[in-house]
Amino acid sequence: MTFDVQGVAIDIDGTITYKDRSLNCRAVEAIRKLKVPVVLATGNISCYARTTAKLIGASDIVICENGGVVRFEYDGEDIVLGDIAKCLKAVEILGNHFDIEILDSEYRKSEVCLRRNFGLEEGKKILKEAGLEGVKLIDSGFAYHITDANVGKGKALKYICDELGIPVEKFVAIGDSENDIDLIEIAGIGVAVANADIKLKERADIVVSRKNGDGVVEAFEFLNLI
Ligand SMILES: O=C(O)COP(=O)(O)O
Ligand SMILES: [Mg+2]
Repeated sequence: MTFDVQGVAIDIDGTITYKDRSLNCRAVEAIRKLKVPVVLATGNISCYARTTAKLIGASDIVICENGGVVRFEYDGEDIVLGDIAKCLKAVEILGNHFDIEILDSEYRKSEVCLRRNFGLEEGKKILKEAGLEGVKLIDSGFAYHITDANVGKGKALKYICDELGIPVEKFVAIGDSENDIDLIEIAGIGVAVANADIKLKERADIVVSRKNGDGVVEAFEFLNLI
């Protein structure tokens, strides 16, 4: 397949990592062969995304906290796009119903991350019934995230593309979970790896046959990027 690809946005957990979050080294080698910028797009925090990008040889431009934070330079500043106040209100409500566990709160600037120890659908229902609007409760497959509804990995990619002067349709995006839906939708070509959530596969342009990082390599080969 030939397509004028000018950038690749890739999710981290479940896409270039396995279920235990260890890296697939074949995906890393393939990323290093790419001739276009690679933007990591994760639900994780800025320092984690930046370090991962540096170690694997991706660009310094990262999307973190599910699009609530973007960063252009390793030594630059985090740009906060999401409103954490709304998310904290949602956490308070959920805390009245479940024994919630907040993860890495000292580092999060735009959203709240929770352990996956309660029913997601039940949580969504509670927030809806409480009339709390403007936040979304999403499952990355690794953690739950309460994120400002105005942000997303896809919107963050558009923000980055506008800054760089690259049309977002020239990006290929690859992911595995619900938190990658708007990312693969906004990119010109959206790819779901074989282990991806069904909701993501339904919206993908391409569903590769291999899982995790091997699926990333398969997508690069299919798109003639390596
Ligand atoms: O932080 C998480 O929950 C996992 O994030 P990712 O799959 O978006 O990289
Ligand atoms: Mg993921």
